[in-house]
Amino acid sequence: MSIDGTAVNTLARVTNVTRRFGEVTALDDVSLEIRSGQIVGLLGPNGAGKSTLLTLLQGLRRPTSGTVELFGGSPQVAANRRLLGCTPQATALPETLRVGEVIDFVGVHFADAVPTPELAEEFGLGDLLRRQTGSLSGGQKRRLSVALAFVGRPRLVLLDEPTTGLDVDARHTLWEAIRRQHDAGATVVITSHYLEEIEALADRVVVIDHGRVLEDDSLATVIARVSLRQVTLESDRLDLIENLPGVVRSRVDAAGTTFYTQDSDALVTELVRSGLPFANLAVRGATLEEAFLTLTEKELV
Ligand SMILES: Nc1ncnc2c1ncn2[C@@H]1O[C@H](COP(=O)(O)OP(=O)(O)OP(=O)(O)O)[C@@H](O)[C@H]1O
Repeated sequence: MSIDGTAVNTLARVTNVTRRFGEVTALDDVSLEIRSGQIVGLLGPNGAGKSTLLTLLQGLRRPTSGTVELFGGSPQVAANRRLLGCTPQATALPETLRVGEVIDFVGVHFADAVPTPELAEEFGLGDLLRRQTGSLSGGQKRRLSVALAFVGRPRLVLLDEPTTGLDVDARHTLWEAIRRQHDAGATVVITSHYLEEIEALADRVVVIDHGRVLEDDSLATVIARVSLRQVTLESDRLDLIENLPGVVRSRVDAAGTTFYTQDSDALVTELVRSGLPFANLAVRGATLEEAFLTLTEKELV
């Protein structure tokens, strides 16, 4: 199998991987494949094992048991990491170097690096090339860190919480850049605490909790599988509506009170049959956030 060949469809493969840190089992018998062309969203609560999985794929750590393959070989062999780009969770940039110098410095390690002005423009850093990185805002530093993952025209990019701490505009700018890089051929694995980020970017979702893969499917399938529907309404007898059969959970916000249920038709039928007063009824499907809660709340799985 050639690491350059377009015939290689599986870019990375994790097989029955367990990784322990002393008493803690960070990954517990995890198996998954990263195939060319995807944007894979890795979702899970704090401490679920997402970063550990990325460090194994980067060859920074070895599994306690099981195997990790990158481009058909070991991620610990430098040649196999040539087509891998990464942005770690923490941004660490040499404070006195200018933005352009940092991009140049990383670029010289690659035979066909993206020219510095082109990369800077792509990530909205064009006007900052002569600025020392120490003077950049948090959002600008984050954009630079993500940009650096793409310098070497990688086939696979691992982004660990790339937009944490960014405001909405900065996040959207980065999403657009990541999407363009994906359209240009990069396969992307992204971890995030922002469910809307995974929903906006990913076509495949892997949900991890306590080191185990709970779900691994297309975004639409993961949402459909838990298929919670939302029934939003106003009423002065919410206490009684809450107890109708089929209500899984409720939430109150400006739009009214929302009841979550597997079967909204049955709940609305029950509601009408009960004769309880209600107004402004609206029914809609689950968002990824609700799907995720359902998957990680054990009593609901
Ligand atoms: N170097 C380490 N030494 C000891 N325990 C570790 C180490 N790295 C990770 N762990 C533990 O392994 C588990 C998984 O951690 P990991 O960082 O992979 O989770 P995560 O899903 O990336 O979390 P977060 O979303 O908070 O970044 C946690 O219990 C964590 O405390």
